Amino acid sequence: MPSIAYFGPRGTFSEQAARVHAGADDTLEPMRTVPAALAAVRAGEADLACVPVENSVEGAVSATMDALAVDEPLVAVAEVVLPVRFSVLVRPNLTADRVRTVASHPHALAQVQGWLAANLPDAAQTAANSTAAAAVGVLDGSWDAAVTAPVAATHYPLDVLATGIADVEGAVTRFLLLRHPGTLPGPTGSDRTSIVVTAAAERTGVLAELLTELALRGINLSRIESRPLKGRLGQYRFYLDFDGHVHEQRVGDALAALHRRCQHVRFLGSYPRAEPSPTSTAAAAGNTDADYAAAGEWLAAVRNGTGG
Ligand SMILES: O=C(O)C(=O)C[C@]1(C(=O)O)C=C[C@@H](O)C=C1
Repeated sequence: MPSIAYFGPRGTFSEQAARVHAGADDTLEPMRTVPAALAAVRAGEADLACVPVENSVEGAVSATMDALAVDEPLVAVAEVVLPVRFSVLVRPNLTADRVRTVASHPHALAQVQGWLAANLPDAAQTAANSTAAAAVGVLDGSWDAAVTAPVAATHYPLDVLATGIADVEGAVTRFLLLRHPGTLPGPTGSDRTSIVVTAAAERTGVLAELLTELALRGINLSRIESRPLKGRLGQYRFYLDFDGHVHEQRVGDALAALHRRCQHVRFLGSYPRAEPSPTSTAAAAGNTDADYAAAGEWLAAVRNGTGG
């Protein structure tokens, strides 16, 4: 009966994502922040953490990116992609013309700027810890309105001023489910591998070198992000997501090459993609596991003098 710590409180999109993954017997624990959800797994208080990693409108969730790169490593075992449309919740009987303040997670506010400009143009906007934390803030009188996941209306006694809001039709957020490193989920033929690397900032062309290691092996890069190392300008971590599973020869070979070229590589998991890759994920001729095995046998024969 695993427990899943999610970015809470109750009623966030992260909770919805956790429920997509959870079995009937799993227990769900809301945590106040993304680092707190990851810390619960590191401390052995939860088996899995469910946290947002990127949104199709606003991009990376930097709190998640930063927290995944430090402390004890965790690995993703699954991803969930959720469509995001929002509700606006207000204190009971509050009409739109009396809403002076509206709060939400910065990602959520960014996705409804058009709607707010048209419908609550005079409301001051405030960043809350999460969409559901904004609903709690409305309940305790901190704000008049909250931009939330629709499900938050079932958790908190607030009125729904509007629902189904999204400036960008089809917007989605991707969530990761992470746990302690252990047996990895097996390859499915449609997997994603995630890593964080730091490379020598003073070496010209180092990023191109790293990406070439993937391209040469026919590995499709699906995402690249950078986050500052924080101490001084010009030093970054790079987050790479690419198609394939570490158990595939070409992916293992590319990871080993990155390890040779980088100061540090952190493996963040190989897990099934929630949506199919836009490119073919099958290894082309020259990069299949069989090609790697044949090349290894040939090399061994050359080295031991039995072939060539
Ligand atoms: O606050 C929540 O409900 C979350 O799960 C976080 C989060 C995010 O970080 O992107 C998730 C989806 C929405 O795009 C807005 C907020």
